[in-house]
Amino acid sequence: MTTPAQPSSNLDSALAHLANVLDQRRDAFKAGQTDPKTSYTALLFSKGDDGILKKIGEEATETVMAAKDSRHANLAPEQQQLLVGEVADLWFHCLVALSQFNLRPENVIAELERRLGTSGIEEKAARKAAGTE
Ligand SMILES: N=c1c2ncn([C@@H]3O[C@H](COP(=O)(O)OP(=O)(O)OP(=O)(O)O)[C@@H](O)[C@H]3O)c2ncn1[C@@H]1O[C@H](COP(=O)(O)O)[C@@H](O)[C@H]1O
Repeated sequence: MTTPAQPSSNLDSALAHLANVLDQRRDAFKAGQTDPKTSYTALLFSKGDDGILKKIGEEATETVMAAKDSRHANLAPEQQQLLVGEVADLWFHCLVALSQFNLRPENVIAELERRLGTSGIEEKAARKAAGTE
């Protein structure tokens, strides 16, 4: 990337702001007040669960391919920027899915915060011991 990303102090609020827009689009679509011809998110909501979830699969695959391209290009700035764009598409479609299922990014952030300090190795071992794996 040409300019290194700075640590963001407003990551939560950026995600919350976008989620508010998506929830508004979802509700307006349900009320017949948003046209899928003029709103991409309304178009996604019009496709329902399957259409939204299919896009997550596509964007995840595109992210993997962009990451591989970036590695092959020795993390060249233009490839890094393409990877960032794909991850943004993936995050955006995940946020649409959260809205579709009446969830919020705050739920995901709370779960990540709950996990802070717990090693994934330790957590997996605990699940095995409890027989829940
Ligand atoms: N952040 C985004 C955002 N990120 C990605 N996208 C769209 O997601 C799509 C990405 O899918 P693809 O790469 O597959 O693009 P595509 O080729 O057009 O799609 P396919 O034909 O392959 O299905 C593109 O159409 C992008 O424009 C987004 N669309 C909207 N937003 C946000 O959502 C808000 C509301 O959007 P509208 O509802 O469209 O007004 C906007 O103001 C933005 O803040």
